[in-house]
Amino acid sequence: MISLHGTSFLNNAGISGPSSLFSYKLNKLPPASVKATALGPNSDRNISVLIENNDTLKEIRQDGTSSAADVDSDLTVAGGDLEAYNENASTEDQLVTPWAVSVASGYSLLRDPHHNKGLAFTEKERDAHYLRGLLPPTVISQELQEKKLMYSIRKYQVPLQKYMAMMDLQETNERLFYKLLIDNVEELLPVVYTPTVGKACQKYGSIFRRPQGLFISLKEKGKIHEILRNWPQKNIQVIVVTDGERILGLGDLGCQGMGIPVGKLSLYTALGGVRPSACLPVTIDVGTNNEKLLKDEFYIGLRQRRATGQEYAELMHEFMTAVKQNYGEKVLIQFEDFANHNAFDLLAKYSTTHLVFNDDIQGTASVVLAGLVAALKVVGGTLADHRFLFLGAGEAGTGIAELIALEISKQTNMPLEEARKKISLVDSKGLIVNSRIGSLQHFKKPWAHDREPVKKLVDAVNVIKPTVLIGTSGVGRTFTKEVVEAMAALNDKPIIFSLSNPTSQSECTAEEAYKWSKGRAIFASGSPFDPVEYKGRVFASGQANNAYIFPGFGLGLIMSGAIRVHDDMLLAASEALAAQVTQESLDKGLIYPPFKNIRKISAHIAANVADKAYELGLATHQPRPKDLVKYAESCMYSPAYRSYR
Ligand SMILES: NC(=O)C1=CN([C@@H]2O[C@H](COP(=O)(O)OP(=O)(O)OC[C@H]3O[C@@H](n4cnc5c(N)ncnc54)[C@H](OP(=O)(O)O)[C@@H]3O)[C@@H](O)[C@H]2O)C=CC1
Ligand SMILES: CC(=O)C(=O)O
Ligand SMILES: [Mg+2]
Repeated sequence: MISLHGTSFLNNAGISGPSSLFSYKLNKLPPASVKATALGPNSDRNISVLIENNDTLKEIRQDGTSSAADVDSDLTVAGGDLEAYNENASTEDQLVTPWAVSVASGYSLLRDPHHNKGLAFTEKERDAHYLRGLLPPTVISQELQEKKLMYSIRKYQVPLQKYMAMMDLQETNERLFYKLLIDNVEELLPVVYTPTVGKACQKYGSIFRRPQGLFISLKEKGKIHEILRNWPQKNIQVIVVTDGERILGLGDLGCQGMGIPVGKLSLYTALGGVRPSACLPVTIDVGTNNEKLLKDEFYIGLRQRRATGQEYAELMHEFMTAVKQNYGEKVLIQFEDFANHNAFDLLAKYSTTHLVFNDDIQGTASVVLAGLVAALKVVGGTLADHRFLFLGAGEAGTGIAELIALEISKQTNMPLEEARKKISLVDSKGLIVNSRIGSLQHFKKPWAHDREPVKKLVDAVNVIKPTVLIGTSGVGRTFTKEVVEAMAALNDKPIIFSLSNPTSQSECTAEEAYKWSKGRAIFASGSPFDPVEYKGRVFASGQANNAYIFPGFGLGLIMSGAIRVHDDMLLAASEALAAQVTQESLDKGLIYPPFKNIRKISAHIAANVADKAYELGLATHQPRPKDLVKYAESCMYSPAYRSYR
């Protein structure tokens, strides 16, 4: 017997058995907590008592696969072992130790999401691992399991139900979860990612079952190094971290933003092939300024307004330092959905000491540049021949603008400052112009051109006469009929990106873009839209989402052992993605390749990124593999079940 700690304890509290192999569990626990005891094996009853003694865990169980009534009925059978442990209800205010039997087989194996195969355990495995009687007699293949699950997921009408079914699967049978996601990526991406993940974050407090990822709050200040050690996996390669302040275009969702790192890391595995055990989702909880959440009795985060200034910076610094101490120089830290007043500073501060990447600033830039390069094959001209107008001058907007300017400057040898003049941005106060320079945030200043102030987007369109219009405002329906018509009046084939997520925040819908431009727009959006029929023609639009980039980008960094991210790697990723767009796709108006080929696409992105890392002397994995695409493919995680001896 050993005592239950950390995630094993939580897995058990969620009605599951111990989560992992015995040897692994011994490795995970600090030596002092591994104790031998002659007590009886009826550990589940004991766990029930522990649940009763721990409010958080009680809630998990009540919300999870078992009900409060189950907990109570477990308690009514108290006696026997429970008496022996002295842990029954009459002693409930005494401290107890979370004892449980931890074995690699039988009931525990079925409840270990990393090793569970459900009905796919073979006859031999059922004999060897004490599974007889714990499963119905039939043995089925992983393919049949997949078919059955897809059938039941498709029956749900509400996307959030599909999301919850997928999360349940991830928590019970990880390989099957990834098999479904990889094989049905176009269908399930909108379920585990935008737009549904946005809804999930908004409702996280009430749909919360088992905690996923690592929550680091202000309460953990001074202890982050130890807290990272509570995470069961030691060989972490990618961390996606958020502080929940700008979740998609939905604003401050505080601690409930955890859905985003969890979702992004699922894509790291499904789309980029990074092992799930090497991925760590983290939410830094410094409070929330969302009044609704602060008043919500089911809110799961710190019930206080956001810490700022030194208090915020110190917690983040402790986290960044602890990550490097725990996982070394080569762990990739992806910043996700931070508000822009922190995002740019964090990226600048840590880009010289850590392997950091801001997905919203850099990943988005890379994906949009790729889409533009592909669109130019339809529209004609070089990047430098075009004029770009953005609605939204935050992380995504200025990040994209800067990468476009960098690429123009590289292609033409034009100074960067000159290239920037081809790009204009509108924020909530209107066009960014020189006369506003004194009050602009630092990341907007390079975009303050010598122009007259303009308040409305449609007026900016008419003044600037852009060939490309990009929405990164986080505000839905801001590309009005007037705006799209103005773009269509100026251009034979106006290029329009509505990047804001989720769907509710998209600057316009695909239908609006095609209808108002009379079928002439080249359109892509951050969240997916179904194909649209206009005047007897079907228009399919691309999904301009950083999900095309970050999984392959991260894989490229990992496989080359890169120690820093460089802008040229973003250009390399972009180039690889654009190269995957076929003439057949372009003919259909698609400026991105289909997601069903994403693993191949990610391998090409990874190879280009790794190649750049070697070229720049930033790669530590030596010698450089000869064929980087093949190497990337060979590194990718497969969700097929492993055979157990
Ligand atoms: N498709 C993709 O891959 C990605 C999409 N996004 C989406 O982009 C959106 C913005 O993200 P991000 O750049 O990080 O957010 P930021 O908060 O950094 O930037 C938002 C910008 O929009 C401006 N804005 C807000 N309301 C209006 C309005 N009514 N009219 C004009 N401008 C307005 C803000 O102006 P001000 O500065 O004056 O406040 C700010 O400049 C989100 O919806 C996000 O989901 C983000 C990353 C990737
Ligand atoms: C896609 C993404 O990263 C966002 O909307 O924030
Ligand atoms: Mg994001």
